[in-house]
Amino acid sequence: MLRWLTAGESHGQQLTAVLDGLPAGVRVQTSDLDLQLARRRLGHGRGARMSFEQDEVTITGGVRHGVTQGGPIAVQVGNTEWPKWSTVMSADPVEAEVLAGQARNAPLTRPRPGHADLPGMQKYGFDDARPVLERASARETAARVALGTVAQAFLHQVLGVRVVSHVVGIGPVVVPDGVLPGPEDNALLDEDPVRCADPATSERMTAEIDDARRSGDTLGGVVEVVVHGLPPGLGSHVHWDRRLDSRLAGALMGVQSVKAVEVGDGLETARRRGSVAHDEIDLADGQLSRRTDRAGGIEGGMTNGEVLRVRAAMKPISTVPRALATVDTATGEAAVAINQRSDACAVPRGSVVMEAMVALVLADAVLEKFGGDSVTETRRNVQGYLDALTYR
Ligand SMILES: Cc1cc2nc3c(=O)[nH]c(=O)nc-3n(C[C@H](O)[C@H](O)[C@H](O)COP(=O)(O)O)c2cc1C
Ligand SMILES: C=C(O[C@@H]1CC(C(=O)O)=C[C@@H](OP(=O)(O)O)[C@H]1O)C(=O)O
Repeated sequence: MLRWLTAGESHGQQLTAVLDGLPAGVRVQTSDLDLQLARRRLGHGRGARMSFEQDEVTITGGVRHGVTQGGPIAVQVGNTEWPKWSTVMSADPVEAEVLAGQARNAPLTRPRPGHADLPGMQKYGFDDARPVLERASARETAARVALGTVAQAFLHQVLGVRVVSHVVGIGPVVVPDGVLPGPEDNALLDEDPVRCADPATSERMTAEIDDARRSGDTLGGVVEVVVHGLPPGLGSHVHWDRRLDSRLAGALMGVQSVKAVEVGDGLETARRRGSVAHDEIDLADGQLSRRTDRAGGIEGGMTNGEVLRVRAAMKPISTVPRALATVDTATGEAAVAINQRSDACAVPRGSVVMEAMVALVLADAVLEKFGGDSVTETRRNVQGYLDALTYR
């Protein structure tokens, strides 16, 4: 079983992440994590903080000389902004007079509609949104991407699996049907300002973000994660929480701002008749194939050997410059919501986070099916299973 956990605040000293249960022998090094974390900072619509803050990655456990050792893998992602926040976010008590001199410590009492501020203040009994937004912040997704990099390395080295993500919608602008990037498109997608695989749509998405920003507004959108090279039989039909679709949906819904998840053609499938909703099966030369991939590679909660496709819809950023109506919780009076700086659209960045979440779920499903304490053993188990499959 793969277990993972993150800790740390948006303006804290660092994020800490631990991944437990991965076999020994996965080749991964700091530069791999750096690369993925840099991808998470890309994208038109990102906020100012993305340009001046760096992610300082250190692998502090579980990896030796570029190879996992079988123990928990520990990673820290330092916030280079920390010196400015070390008093306000200090773990240890700070003199009241020292804190009083810190403008950054002023209580945030105008909760943003759509952010975690108000329900978090109510739930945890805070009269300041600071402690809520510090942990609710998607800064934490840097830690997930770090762990997702390790999971992707495992999937690739054991099964040759490749994970790709692309943006299929920003606000009302959506890609035409049938756009499906392959692993070879990853570099081009990284270069595109909105991670869109269709150049004409990319231009319209970029213009839409500019337009929203100009009018003091924000945007959400939809990303699709596409996984090539999965064998049939990951996940299971036998119980709700063993279904792969259920696990993917939970993981993606667990990303800040995600409001809907779709597997394959999901919503469109519900509008189709059965005769045109499913993926008909052919057999030629002992090889199974499907005429379509409407199911997105999952049937009965299991992979079916086709390309896996899963989408996540992100709501617009809730720190809206054209500030939204709220109530000042200190005075009970009508006010406008907190709005300092923010991403205008985080969908291209979110796309890289979704890759990480999908990779973590799939790595767990691979270990559940094939086990193994070393990559060699997992590979041997995979090969034994593939050799025994009735049809490939
Ligand atoms: C990659 C990424 C970046 C985000 N950047 C911001 C941001 O700059 N400002 C903001 O208000 N919300 C941002 N969000 C969304 C908030 O984190 C999210 O709305 C908040 O945690 C409340 O959770 P909920 O949207 O799931 O209800 C971002 C989300 C993601 C995935
Ligand atoms: C710092 C990151 O994302 C942050 C996520 C975030 C939010 O509310 O989720 C709000 C913004 O932070 P701030 O309010 O300090 O400008 C983003 O920059 C990051 O992704 O590394």
